[in-house]
Amino acid sequence: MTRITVLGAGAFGTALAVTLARGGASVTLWARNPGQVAQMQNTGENKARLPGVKLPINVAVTSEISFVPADEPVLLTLPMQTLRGFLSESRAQLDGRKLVACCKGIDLTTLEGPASLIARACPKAVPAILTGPSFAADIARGLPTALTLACADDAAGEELQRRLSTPVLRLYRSTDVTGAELGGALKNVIAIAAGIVTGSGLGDSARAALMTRGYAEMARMVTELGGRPETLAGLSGFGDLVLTCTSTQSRNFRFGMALGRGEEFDPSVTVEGAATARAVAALAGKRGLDMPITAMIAALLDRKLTIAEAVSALLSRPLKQE
Ligand SMILES: NC(=O)C1=CN([C@@H]2O[C@H](COP(=O)(O)OP(=O)(O)OC[C@H]3O[C@@H](n4cnc5c(N)ncnc54)[C@H](O)[C@@H]3O)[C@@H](O)[C@H]2O)C=CC1
Ligand SMILES: O=C(CO)COP(=O)(O)O
Repeated sequence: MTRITVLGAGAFGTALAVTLARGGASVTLWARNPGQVAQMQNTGENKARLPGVKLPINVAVTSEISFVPADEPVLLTLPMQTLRGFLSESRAQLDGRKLVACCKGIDLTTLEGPASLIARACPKAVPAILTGPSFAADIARGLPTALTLACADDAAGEELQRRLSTPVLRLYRSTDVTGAELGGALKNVIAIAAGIVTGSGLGDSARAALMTRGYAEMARMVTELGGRPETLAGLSGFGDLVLTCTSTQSRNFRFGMALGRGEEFDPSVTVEGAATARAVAALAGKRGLDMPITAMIAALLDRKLTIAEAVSALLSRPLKQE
């Protein structure tokens, strides 16, 4: 039987633990907060992040990362901006393992994605990325989902693909870790922008234009960093961009809608695209890349311009070839 460790008991970690356990794996789900662990053990449910979903009996919840089996998959389901600190604290338990990052974003301090953070903190680990269009609530309901599993070592990737696929969770394999992780990170920024367009009442046509031009600037960054454009055309890029820019289930999209309407947004909700917009704008600046939508979102979040000014700046750029 496959034994899977899931580190991070937010909505996504809990949903993956549930679906993998339903698929027959023995799952250990770790949360840092002993109070949350006790609540989950007592109620058989993660009431804080995934209410209404029962944890199967083959999910063991713990606040101790003691023994992590060497050959079994370890999923990292923490928010992106906490990953670097977590890896450095836990390297003794994690080095040498198959570490599958499920978080979407770019680290604000190092301007790196999850695979590079893993490689630096745990040099003997096999880094992999699990990403693509998937809301935790959909996965937890057992709805069909298809994701990308990217690992530079294709043999290790194939084994991970086999162990992490279930009858309703279909994984496609790739060796393009850079392309896969960038798709998941960059689409969140464009989803905030799409939410702003919707919340400000700019219309569906404007949103489609924004998604398309957003995709063009995502492709520029992927190519610059050595990822493959065809990866971006798959689940991890195009697939997740479409999902996140068109569904109010997306927190990034809802955050953008609130901005567009001039409403407050609950600061305790995880919105990965906000930090990632700033990180990507900094990276694009360093590399001399033209990423106007990302730059506008970063400037808006830092209150350097208004939505009206951002729209006007985007529309008044020099006319160019598509
Ligand atoms: N929720 C979803 O539908 C999906 C989420 N993801 C990605 O999964 C990652 C996690 O997101 P969610 O589970 O939705 O977040 P969440 O907001 O539901 O939960 C985050 C969890 O991380 C915990 N946490 C925060 N800082 C921590 C630290 N330093 N150490 C340990 N635990 C810490 C929190 O206590 C909380 O339980 C994000 O990168 C997100 O983009 C990916 C696909 C779908
Ligand atoms: O990444 C996701 C869907 O694939 C989840 O999107 P949000 O983080 O915007 O809710």
